[in-house]
Amino acid sequence: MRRRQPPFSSHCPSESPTVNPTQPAVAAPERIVIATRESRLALWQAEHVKARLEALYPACEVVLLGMTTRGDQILDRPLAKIGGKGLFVKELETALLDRRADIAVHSMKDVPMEMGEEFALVTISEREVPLDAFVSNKYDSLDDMPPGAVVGTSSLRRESQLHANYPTLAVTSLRGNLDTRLRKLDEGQYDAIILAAAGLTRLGLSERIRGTLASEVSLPAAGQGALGIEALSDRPEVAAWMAPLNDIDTSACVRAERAVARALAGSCEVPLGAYAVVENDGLWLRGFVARPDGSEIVRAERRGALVEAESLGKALADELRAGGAAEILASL
Ligand SMILES: NCc1[nH]cc(CCC(=O)O)c1CC(=O)O
Repeated sequence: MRRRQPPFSSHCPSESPTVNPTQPAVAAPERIVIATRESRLALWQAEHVKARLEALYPACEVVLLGMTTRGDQILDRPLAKIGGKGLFVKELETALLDRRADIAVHSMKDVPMEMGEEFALVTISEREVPLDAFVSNKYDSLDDMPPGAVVGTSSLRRESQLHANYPTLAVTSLRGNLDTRLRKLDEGQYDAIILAAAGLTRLGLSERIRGTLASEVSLPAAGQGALGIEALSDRPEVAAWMAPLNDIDTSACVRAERAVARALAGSCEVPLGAYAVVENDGLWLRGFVARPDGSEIVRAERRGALVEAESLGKALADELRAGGAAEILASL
C-alpha cells in the first residue's frame, strides 16, 4: 500500500505541514476551479486531476479554467532565450491570486525552481514513465541513425546529451506543443525527435514511441513525468482537499531533483538533468551538468533517505560543482 503524506510547502521545506492531523477535518469542497493551459497535454492533465477530485468528493463541482500563457504564444524562439519555464505558469498564478481558480495543475518539469512565497506546491502525484522517448518514422533507434541525420529536441539537456553520446548526428531545435512537434517530424523536417514518454502516453500516442532512452543515454529533467498541484500558501483548506492526491515516493524524488536544479541553475537555462528513483526504501539520485555542445559532461550520484530529499539534492549539486560544473556554469 502507498503511504500518503500531508502537503508540503515547496519554498520552505523545513516548515511544518500545512495540515495538522490533530486539527478537526476541513469541510469537503463544494466547488473547485482548476486553472490550466490549453494545450492538449495540459487539458488531459487537468481533466485527470478533475476526475480524481470528483471521485474523492462526489458532491463537489469541479470546473476547468483554460488559459493561454506567454510560453504557448511565443513559439519561434528557444525557451531558454525568452525567459524559461516561468512563462508557462505566470498566467495561471494570476488566476490563483485573483481567486478565479483554486488550483493550477502543472507538468512538474515546467514549474520554475523558485516560486513566490504566496504559492505552494501542495501535492505531487504518482509519476509515469519519466524517461525520454525516441520517435521516428525512419529509424528504430539512435544507434540506427547514419552520420548527419537530423534529430530535433526542445531542450539544452537533450541536446547536450545527444552531442556527447552521438557526436555524428545533427541536433537541431524543435519547439511547439506535442502535436506540432510530431507534425514537423511527419513533414520530414527531422529524421527523429526526442520527447518525454509521459506526454505521448497521456495523449494516447504511445505507438509513436520507437523506444525509451535509458537514463544513461538521456537523463531526464527534474520533475519529468510528474504532475503537481499549485495553490495559494494562505489557503490551507485547498491543501487539505488535495492531500489524498500526493504520492510520497514521487514527491521525495521530485523534491530531490528540483533541489539539484535549483542549486545549480536558479532560473537560468542550463544543460542539466536530475533524476531520482526509490530503491530499497531510499532515494537514488543522479545528476549531470554539461556544456551545450556536449564536449564536457560532469556526472554525480548519491543515495539517501526519502526524508532528506532536499539536502540530498543540494549535496549532489555541491558535488557536481566541485567536479567541474562550476566552470561550466560560469562560462554559460
Ligand atoms: N516542456 C514541455 C513538456 N512539459 C511536460 C512534458 C511531458 C510530460 C511530462 O514530462 O510530465 C513536455 C513535453 C516534452 O518534454 O516532450
